[in-house]
Amino acid sequence: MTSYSEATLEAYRSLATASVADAVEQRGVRGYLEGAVHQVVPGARTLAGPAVTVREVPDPELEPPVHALAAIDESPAGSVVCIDAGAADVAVWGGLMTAGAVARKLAGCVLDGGVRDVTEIRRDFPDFPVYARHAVPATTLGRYRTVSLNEPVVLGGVTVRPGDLIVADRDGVVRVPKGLVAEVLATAQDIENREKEQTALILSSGSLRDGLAKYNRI
Ligand SMILES: O=C([O-])CC(=O)C(=O)O
Ligand SMILES: [Mg+2]
Repeated sequence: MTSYSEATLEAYRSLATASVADAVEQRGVRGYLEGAVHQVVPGARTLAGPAVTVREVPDPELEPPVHALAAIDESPAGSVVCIDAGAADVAVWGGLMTAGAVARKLAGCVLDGGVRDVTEIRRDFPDFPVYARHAVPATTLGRYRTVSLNEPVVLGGVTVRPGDLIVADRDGVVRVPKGLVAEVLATAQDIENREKEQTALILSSGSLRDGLAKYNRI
């Protein structure tokens, strides 16, 4: 299973997802997930960690979400559980799963589907970040079942492979392909350094256009 150095993860946590998304796109690849996959529980800080991936499909059979349970109990600390349920209007995550993820020291979850028990999660596990398409009280049982663990999935329109780096904050979620993690970090840091300079130029010149002129772009 892919892991990243704490220095790399810490550097990503200090960046805005906007910078990371732009840096991924400079490699000709889309990084950002659809905005509908948004922050439901903020967690302690920006989420950054390697993806473990689960897929769920509609199925009326009553079966526990075995691949999701395995993802929680068997993934290394710091993993981000990513569940592709095809935008399902059911809760593929809830309070008990959060307790399991916290017990296993996982970093957070990203769900292309719903989450429930949001009040309990915010109350009992406020440091655990949850990103989801929506909140909904409906159980998956008898409606969806899990079909794969650590196979490529699609989340918010973006293919996520196991080990890809997931970065998420209030703006949303970005996937950094695992082969691009070092170079995207360097580019995103350059973007933020440039933006700090632009901000200073805007304030000192008293003009947005004058502040942007040096780099001729937002
Ligand atoms: O039922 C589920 O799959 C999710 C849930 O409510 C929990 O984890 O507490
Ligand atoms: Mg529950």
